[in-house]
This record gives sequence, structure tokens and C-alpha cells, in this order.
Amino acid sequence: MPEDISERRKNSKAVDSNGPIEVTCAIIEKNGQVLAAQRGPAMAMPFKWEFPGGKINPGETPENCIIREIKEELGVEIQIKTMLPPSSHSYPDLYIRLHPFVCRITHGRIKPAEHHAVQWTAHDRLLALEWAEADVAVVKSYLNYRIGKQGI
Ligand SMILES: Nc1nc2c([nH]c(=O)n2[C@H]2C[C@H](O)[C@@H](COP(=O)(O)OP(=O)(O)OP(=O)(O)O)O2)c(=O)[nH]1
Repeated sequence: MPEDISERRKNSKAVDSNGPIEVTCAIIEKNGQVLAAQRGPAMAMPFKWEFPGGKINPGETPENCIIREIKEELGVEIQIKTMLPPSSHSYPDLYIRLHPFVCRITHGRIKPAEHHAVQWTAHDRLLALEWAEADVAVVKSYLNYRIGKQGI
């Protein structure tokens, strides 16, 4: 087998056997809009849009993770309204499972500590943003959830 293919097999096996990296993200709602966050130039996937959040620490619940991450990244406290089904995605070098939480802000003013920009976005504008690949399924799942609630 040519060396590059065998290397690729080895790498993909390593990714599979380790399982996905578990990541939480917050779909923060306010007045019929949702907060989208833009990754910075020095991050992986520069300038792509995502939902704020991050990796679950060992021993941490997804709920505690999202509350911690939002405090760290945006400086606000949130209340979880509901969670949407987890969504897995394989990037060429990264296999993640996103756990989306629909939330609202209970205390504080947003001060982005890590993102290039944040933007309140109307539901009908969400799909126009250039999302990190894994988030497209999350946005669609959220829009279906809103349709189900007839609140869109
Ligand atoms: N927080 C967040 N991460 C996302 C989303 N979509 C998506 O593909 N990701 C990826 C980007 C990162 O590789 C990983 C989240 O980890 P993180 O937020 O703790 O990591 P990070 O970008 O600061 O990067 P690093 O720690 O890997 O250097 O999941 C999303 O909507 N929110």
C-alpha cells in the first residue's frame, strides 16, 4: 500500500478509536434573534461563525460546561431552556460532537473575550452566515425546533 494511504488509515483509525471530542454550544435567544459568534483570525477555521461554547472537561456535565464557557467567553450568566439533539461532524483532522443548548441571558452584558465579533441574528438570516461546517446541521435543527414551537 502506498505510504500516504497507509498513513491516512492509521490516522483515521486513531481518530475513530478515541471517539469524538465533546463540545457544547449555546444558542442564545433574545427578542426573536440568536447570538452568532465569529472565530478570530488566529483560531482554527478563521472568521467562521459558530455558537459560543467549548470542550467538555473531564468529569464535567454538558450543562455545567456550557454555563462555564459562556461566562468565560461572553461574561454573562445564562439559563438553559432546552437542549437539542447532539450533532457529530468529522473535519479532516477533528471529530467532534456538538451538544447544542437553547438558552437565555439572565445576568450581565455581553463582552466577548475570545471572539472576533458577535452578532444578534434574525432566524431568517441565520443560514446566510458562513458557519463552521459542524454548525450547519445545528442551525437547521434549531430552525426546525422553532418551527415546531410555531414561534418563528
Ligand atoms: N465552541 C464551539 N466550537 C465549535 C463549534 N463548531 C465547531 O466546529 N466547533 C469546534 C471548534 C473547536 O475545534 C472545537 C471547540 O473547542 P474550543 O472552543 O474549546 O476550542 P478552540 O476553538 O478554542 O480551539 P482549541 O482549544 O482546540 O485550540 O469545536 C461551535 O459552534 N462552538
